[in-house]
Parts: sequence; structure tokens; C-alpha cells
Amino acid sequence: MKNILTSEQMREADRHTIATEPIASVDLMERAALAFVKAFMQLHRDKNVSILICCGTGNNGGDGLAVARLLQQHGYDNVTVWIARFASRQSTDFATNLAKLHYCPIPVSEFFPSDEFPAVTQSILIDALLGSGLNKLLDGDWLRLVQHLNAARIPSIAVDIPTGLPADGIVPSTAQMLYAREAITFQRPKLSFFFPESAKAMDKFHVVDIGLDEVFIENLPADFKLVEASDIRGILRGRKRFSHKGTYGHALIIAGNTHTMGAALLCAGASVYSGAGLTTACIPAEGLLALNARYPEVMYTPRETLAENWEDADAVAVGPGLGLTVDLQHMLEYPAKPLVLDADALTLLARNKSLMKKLPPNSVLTPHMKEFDRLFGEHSNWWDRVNTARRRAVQHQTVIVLKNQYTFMIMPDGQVYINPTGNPAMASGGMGDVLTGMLTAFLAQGYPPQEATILACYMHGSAGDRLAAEGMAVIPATELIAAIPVTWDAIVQSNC
Ligand SMILES: NC(=O)C1=CN([C@@H]2O[C@H](COP(=O)(O)OP(=O)(O)OC[C@H]3O[C@@H](n4cnc5c(N)ncnc54)[C@H](OP(=O)(O)O)[C@@H]3O)[C@@H](O)[C@H]2O)[C@@H](O)CC1
Ligand SMILES: Nc1ncnc2c1ncn2[C@@H]1O[C@H](COP(=O)(O)OP(=O)(O)O)[C@@H](O)[C@H]1O
Ligand SMILES: [K+]
Repeated sequence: MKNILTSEQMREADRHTIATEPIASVDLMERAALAFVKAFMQLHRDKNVSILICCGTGNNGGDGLAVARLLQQHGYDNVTVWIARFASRQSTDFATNLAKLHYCPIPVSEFFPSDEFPAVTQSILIDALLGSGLNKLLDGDWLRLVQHLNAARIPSIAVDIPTGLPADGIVPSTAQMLYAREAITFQRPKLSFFFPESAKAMDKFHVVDIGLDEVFIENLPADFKLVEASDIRGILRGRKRFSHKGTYGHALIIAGNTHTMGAALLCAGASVYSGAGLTTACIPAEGLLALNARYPEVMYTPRETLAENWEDADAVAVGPGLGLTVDLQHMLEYPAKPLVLDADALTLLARNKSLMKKLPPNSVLTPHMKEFDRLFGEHSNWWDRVNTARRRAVQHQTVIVLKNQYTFMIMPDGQVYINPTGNPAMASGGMGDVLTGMLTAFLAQGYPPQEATILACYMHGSAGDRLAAEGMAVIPATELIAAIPVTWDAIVQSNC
């Protein structure tokens, strides 16, 4: 896991490193600029490309000036610098780097409030206007400049953060940003990079190490942690010698309806491929033929005999394609089992919120954004949504899996884990049903809910990434199921 820091914590890590390494702050800026330049050179190998570097007068701008000098030293001979002199203050390290730039053959233009901006004639823009110091929405001259640069429609590479995107907190829907093709960010991704609102600010981000004190960073109290492959290898257990199907638990999937039987099949199939020793699908009888044809490994039970099967189950999923006519309240009166509630079960919960009190502790809810808002109220931004999820997870002692490109996994203690795997090729119907089947299988195998959740989300996205890397621009949910076992093996075998 890696701590994701607030901008205030990042400044603390910055101050701590300066004081204890020790290193002068201008030298830390140099290190950050060099890390940026190395990453930039990987992205843009053509040294003849014309580059415009736009700098503010804070430390982000200071980084930009150092980047200009270093790029020139690395053979990029066509660099131009613009300085936005819209603020009365300039940082000390900015001033030091400006003085150093005077010895380089780099043209520098300065722009003051109300100045006209010339046409952008360069091919690449480096955005060093504002970074983590952003403290209000862009307006006035800043906004004018950002609009002018956006209108140039050349690829922009942001230093640390695209100008106008807050590092954390609410990203207002009215916020305007300097659109970056890529952001090269220092030490840690910023929290807002994981919110869908950041799509307005950038396509991609790369994280570069600038040598801040990692031990200090990891000891800071952080509400948000980013999951890594090594965490998954730490959690995953191998299949044991002399084990048999009884070793790996029994998953019960309560799902499916006339027009949505596929959801039940996908969920049950994902359970089989995720290693549950036995999987039983509790579906309407009309789905039996399809179930046997598609996944003969899965057993069937009619809704009428649910109670007996519930007794035998080690974990239960309720919801995919279920419809809204089942009696969820009645099911919640059966003995407590590790439980996953998804799709229609979440809608039933939203219709009768008093059922939240009946959920066994550590039940896992897997809403996408709309299901979440139906359950817990409308939200106009992801910062608020994630914070509501934290409060509700603590209040109801549940795990909430708030699904998206980066899925937020919120634990009953309020800790949030961010899943880094997955890609837009997975944005197709049935993907959530697969996740529910995977989660249930891991619960059935005895993984505690927190581990089962992290494992399922990571492996789900990782299977999608694997298929995308093999050339699948769109991934049907059935293909993802088939890729689970090899993804599992690849995670176990990999050492990265
Ligand atoms: N570990 C680290 O953290 C390291 C960080 N480094 C670099 O430092 C960057 C942060 O630098 P920074 O703190 O000087 O702030 P920056 O983003 O340049 O803004 C400058 C000033 O602009 C102002 N301002 C804000 N919003 C505004 C708005 N909407 N419209 C107009 N003005 C606005 C505000 O001034 P104020 O309004 O408070 O007077 C703010 O202070 C960081 O992103 C990274 O690139 C590395 O060098 C080394 C390691
Ligand atoms: N762009 C994306 N990047 C990564 N994962 C995605 C993306 N789009 C969808 N997914 C994943 O696919 C699943 C979709 O869930 P859901 O919306 O419930 O699907 P469905 O209801 O069709 O089964 C989630 O786990 C989500 O994280
Ligand atoms: K920037």
C-alpha cells in the first residue's frame, strides 16, 4: 500500500525532507525538475521539438524554470519560456531559478495583468503555471491565459498537477483547467487524480520519485491508500496439496430474473473461475437450461429451497439481475453469512433503508455511482461521495465498494483503499456481476471481507488490463471471467 497524501501532508513531507536529509529547498526543486525531465525525455525523444514552458511565480513555476534549463542542457534546443506575472509575490526558489536561466540561451517573455498573449507556435506545452498551491478557482488573467493555451490544442505535459485541478477536496463542476495529455507528478499521485472529475484535466499521469523521505510519508496518518501488486501477493493463498473442493468453500449466488438471467450466470461463472470449491446458483427455474449449458460446474437451487442452501453456504451474493420482487428482509433474517449485496439488492435496500440495520457486520455493498446515490443521497462531486461512503461504512459497519475506473474500497473503520487496476475497455454490461462473483468466491474461501474486497477488485481490473494489453479494445464480461485464473497465476509469479 502507498499512502496518498493531502497537499498539506505533501508540504509537510517536503519540509521534513529539507530539514532532515538535509537538502536545500532549491536543491529539492532541482531534483524534482530533473525527475520531470527524465520522464519527459521518455515521452518525447525528439530533441528538435519546439517546447513552450509556461511558468507561474510560485514553486510550480520554479520547477518549470529549472525544467527549461535542464531540457536545454539535455539537448532540447528549441525551448521558450513564458512567465505569468499575475501575482505580486514570487517564491525564493522561483527567483533563484530565474537568475540561473539568464545564463542559458532560452528566450523568456513575461506577461502582466491584461497583457495580450501571442499565438502559440510551439508543438508541446509544459504547464508549470500553478501546482499544489492552487487555492481557488482560476479566474481573471489566469483563466484568460489557460483558455488561450487550451485553444492552441497542442499536447500539454503538466508539472506535478494540471493548472486549475485541486490536489484534493471538491473539484467544482465549474472549475476550468489547463488540459494535459499527461501529468508528471511528484512522489505520489494526488487524490483528485482518482476522481472522474480529473478527466477534464488530463488523460494520464506518471509518478516520479523526487526523493522525499518515504519512511516519513508512510508514517503519516493517511485516510487513503493505494493498493499495489505486492499487497495482493501478500494476501493471495496458493492451492494446497491434498486440498479438495471442500477446502475452498461454497458460494451461493442469489440472482437472475427472466430478462436478466445473464447477470446470474456471469456472477456464478466468475465465482467458479475465482476458485470457490462449490458454487450454487439460486435462480428462477427458467434459467436452468442456460446455466447448465454455460457453466455445468455450477449447481442449481430453486428459490423455494433457498433456506437449506443458505445453511450450507460459506458466502452469499444477492442481487445481480435479481429484480425487485424478492423479499430481502426475509433473507436478512437467515443466519449471518459473509454477504455481498449488489445491483437490485442495493435498490431494495434503498427502498427500505431500515434494512441497513439488519446487515451482518462486515457485509460488502458494491454500488456504482447511481446505486450509491440512491442509497445515501445525491452527490454533485466525488469528494463528497467518498466522504459520505466513509461515514456510512463506519455507521453501518459495512464495506462499501464504490465502483469506478478507480474503485474506492471503504472499510468499516473508514479507511479507504484505492484500486489502481482496470481500464475503459471494461466499461461494458455485466462487469459488475463478475466482480460480485469474484468477491463471493474469495469470501467463500475464507478471506476476511477486507482482504476479499481488495483481492477481487484488484484481480478484476488486472484481468481487464491483461486483456487490453493483448489487444482487446472492448472486453465482454465473459472474456474477463475466462482470464481470471491466468491473471491470478501471473500475479503470484510476478516479482514486481
Ligand atoms: N514536495 C513538494 O510539495 C514539492 C513541491 N514542488 C513544487 O511546488 C509546487 C507547489 O508550489 P507552491 O506551494 O509555491 O504553489 P504553486 O502551485 O506554485 O502556486 C503559487 C501561488 O499561486 C497562488 N494561487 C493559488 N491558486 C491560485 C489561483 N486560482 N489564481 C491565482 N493565484 C493562485 C497562491 O498564492 P496566494 O494566493 O496564496 O498568494 C500560490 O501559493 C508543487 O506543485 C510542485 O510543483 C517541488 O518544487 C519540490 C517538492
Ligand atoms: N473505465 C473503467 N475502468 C476500470 N474499470 C471499469 C471501467 N468501467 C467499468 N469498470 C468496472 O466494471 C464494473 C462495472 O460495474 P457495474 O456498473 O455494476 O456493471 P454491471 O451493472 O453492468 O454489471 C466495476 O467493477 C467497474 O470498476
Ligand atoms: K502545473
